[in-house]
Amino acid sequence: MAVCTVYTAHSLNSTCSISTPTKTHLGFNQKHVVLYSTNKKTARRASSAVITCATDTQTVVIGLAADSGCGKSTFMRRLTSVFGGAAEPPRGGNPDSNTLISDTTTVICLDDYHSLDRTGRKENGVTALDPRANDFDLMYEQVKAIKDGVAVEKPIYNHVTGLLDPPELIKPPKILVIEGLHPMYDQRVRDLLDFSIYLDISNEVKFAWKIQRDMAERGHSLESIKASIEARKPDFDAYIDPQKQYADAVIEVLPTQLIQMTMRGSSPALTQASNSPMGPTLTTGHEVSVLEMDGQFDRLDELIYVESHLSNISTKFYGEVTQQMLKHADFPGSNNGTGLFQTIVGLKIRDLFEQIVASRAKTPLEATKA
Ligand SMILES: Nc1ncnc2c1ncn2[C@@H]1O[C@H](COP(=O)(O)OP(=O)(O)OP(=O)(O)O)[C@@H](O)[C@H]1O
Ligand SMILES: O=C(CO)[C@H](O)[C@H](O)COP(=O)(O)O
Repeated sequence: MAVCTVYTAHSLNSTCSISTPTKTHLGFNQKHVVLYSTNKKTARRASSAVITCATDTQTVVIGLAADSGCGKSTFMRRLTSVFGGAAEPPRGGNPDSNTLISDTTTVICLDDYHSLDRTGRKENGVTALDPRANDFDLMYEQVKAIKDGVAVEKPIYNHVTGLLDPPELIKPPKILVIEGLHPMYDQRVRDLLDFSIYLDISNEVKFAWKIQRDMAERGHSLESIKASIEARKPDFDAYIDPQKQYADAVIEVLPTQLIQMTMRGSSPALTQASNSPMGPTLTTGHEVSVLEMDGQFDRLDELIYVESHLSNISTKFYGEVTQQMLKHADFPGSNNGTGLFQTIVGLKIRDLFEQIVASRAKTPLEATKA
């Protein structure tokens, strides 16, 4: 079992309070909403994009950062499900595409912006985590174009061959998720994000998850997994981990019996949390509020008891969190806080998306000025 923590940035003015047997209140406010670009060059490109734009407004862009094997795919499946669909690779496209598309969301993997293929990295003695192995200019241009409603031809990094494949067409979705190693590394890309998440998985937990997957599914030896984690560590510490300072939500998983959820944004009510008899406890830090959950759910349907003690979790009906968790009982982390907090963050992203759409609908004239 692992400690799981969720932080939300103080810039969101988050609130979190608990005074069990009353309710835990989880609040996220949107960071910023860009209605339209005032940049004339971009505006021209955007005007030709009206045809390809999947929504009547700008694409909402979500960033999900984590090291390899830290649960990004699992989180993405939960998030897509919250929007009511299942994500699939592009139809008729490259079978090794890393992209996943559903009715509402398109998830692109930032590995596709590797500028050096596997051989190139080896020859240059750099890892994929090193910014020099990635094309941030192209990443920025393409994410910006999609956000402005313009379809792009995005490269594909083929994890099977280790080569860069011919590009694939990405049309602007309602929600674009950019997931991978560096969604918050480059300030230009970071500034395009409407919401960002960092999956902060401790080395011990990462190791356990990777062993189970890479030995069982990918035929790697224990020694090679250990060696790979060790070899990546300096670059992970230098380039990946620092991104959590920019994240609106951080889900932290530590190797103890405790599951923990932390939210940035201080709230006096948090101090009452330690009285909670139901397991979750809250502590406060510097502009950080923390919700912790201990142990695992032996019976998933009993999660409704925990859910009944939470408020403002952006559900559309009573029991929605429990329903989502039951729906995906086979996903990793479904019997502990990792799955629970991923689901709650997914619901918050849906809420944010609906807020953004509603705020744009109120100002249609302004939105078309660009
Ligand atoms: N909450 C969890 N609890 C236990 N195991 C988990 C959890 N989340 C993910 N895992 C395990 O960790 C491994 C990696 O998960 P996943 O494929 O979702 O990560 P990823 O970040 O998308 O990986 P990659 O970038 O390497 O494709 C899988 O074997 C999965 O079963
Ligand atoms: O960190 C990674 C993905 O998040 C990979 O290591 C990186 O993309 C290189 O891929 P491969 O090992 O298949 O060449």
